[in-house]
Amino acid sequence: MKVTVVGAGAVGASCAEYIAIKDFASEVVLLDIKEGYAEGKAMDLMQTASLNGFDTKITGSTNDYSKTAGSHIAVITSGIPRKPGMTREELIGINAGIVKTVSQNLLEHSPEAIIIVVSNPMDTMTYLVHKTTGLPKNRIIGMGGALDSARFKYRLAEALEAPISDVDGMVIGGHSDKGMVPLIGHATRNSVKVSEFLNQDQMDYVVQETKVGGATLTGLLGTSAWYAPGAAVSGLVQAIACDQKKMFPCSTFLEGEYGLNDICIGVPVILGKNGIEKVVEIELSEAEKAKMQESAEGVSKTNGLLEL
Ligand SMILES: NC(=O)C1=CN([C@@H]2O[C@H](COP(=O)(O)OP(=O)(O)OC[C@H]3O[C@@H](n4cnc5c(N)ncnc54)[C@H](O)[C@@H]3O)[C@@H](O)[C@H]2O)C=CC1
Ligand SMILES: O=C([O-])CC(=O)C(=O)O
Repeated sequence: MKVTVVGAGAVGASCAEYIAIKDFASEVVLLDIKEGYAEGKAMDLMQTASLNGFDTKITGSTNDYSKTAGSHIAVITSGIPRKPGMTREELIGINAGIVKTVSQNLLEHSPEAIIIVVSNPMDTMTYLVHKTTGLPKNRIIGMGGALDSARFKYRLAEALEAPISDVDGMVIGGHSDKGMVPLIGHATRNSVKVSEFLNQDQMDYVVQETKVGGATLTGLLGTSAWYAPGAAVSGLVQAIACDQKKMFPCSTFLEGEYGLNDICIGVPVILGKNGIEKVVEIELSEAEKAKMQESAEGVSKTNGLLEL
């Protein structure tokens, strides 16, 4: 199983590291436009192999896509991250051009690849790949909800004063500060709804902190986060590579599901060897449906800025 990760920056390198540590892929190719950068990251990561006990071979390439040929899965993390005070949507101007070119280059050498889009604004970049590559929709996956759900569980565990392994929860909707829809009404601690343990103020706090999770970290770090994003991507890659049929919220092209059309937005999907094998339609409350609709309007507005 060969995996390419385009962009050897913070998220790309973290993602390559987690994939290698989980030791399910035979090869990871890191590719970056910056001369020598991907080769350097790959060499540094390979020097952790004997320490961390993995056999995955990691190589680097400076913009030479022939090295990525025959990849089963390709992850796009190339592009600029936001700085404190910015929204993800503000990155569209530079990142759209990068994501379009990178996806075309990838497919030229790996026509069968499943593409995972990470670059922001992620739902719109996923839609861009959908509109410009002509790939079937099961092979284009946007990563956002897996990360947002991990942050939701972190905040839930904090509020519940419980270990994270006790809690479960999911975030759907757009991967944006305003558009995320943390499904607090469905969140549980050992199958018991969290509303049994938390009052409304506590639940509102968890929801709000989850939605601005990326912005909070950007404020602290001066650039956006990478450990949890990298781990979230590695989870999606593993589900596909190992045909796990796991459920994650991912951005996918919708054709009527959740009452939405012509949009890529986060909904629960089943990931297996064919990429997105199923969109799972769960029952939402009227309030959740309204939030999902509002989120979709935000994503569509950003999509409208694309030059397609
Ligand atoms: N969907 C999500 O949940 C998340 C998305 N992101 C997004 O991921 C992207 C990357 O973030 P970081 O890794 O922190 O940024 P970074 O700046 O550390 O790394 C980006 C890398 O992309 C490379 N690059 C730029 N243009 C390229 C091209 N045409 N071909 C190949 N490589 C190219 C740069 O040289 C750089 O090394 C950003 O857009 C960020 O907003 C970040 C975290 C989570
Ligand atoms: O916050 C950002 O800009 C990066 C990102 O998408 C995240 O960490 O959720």
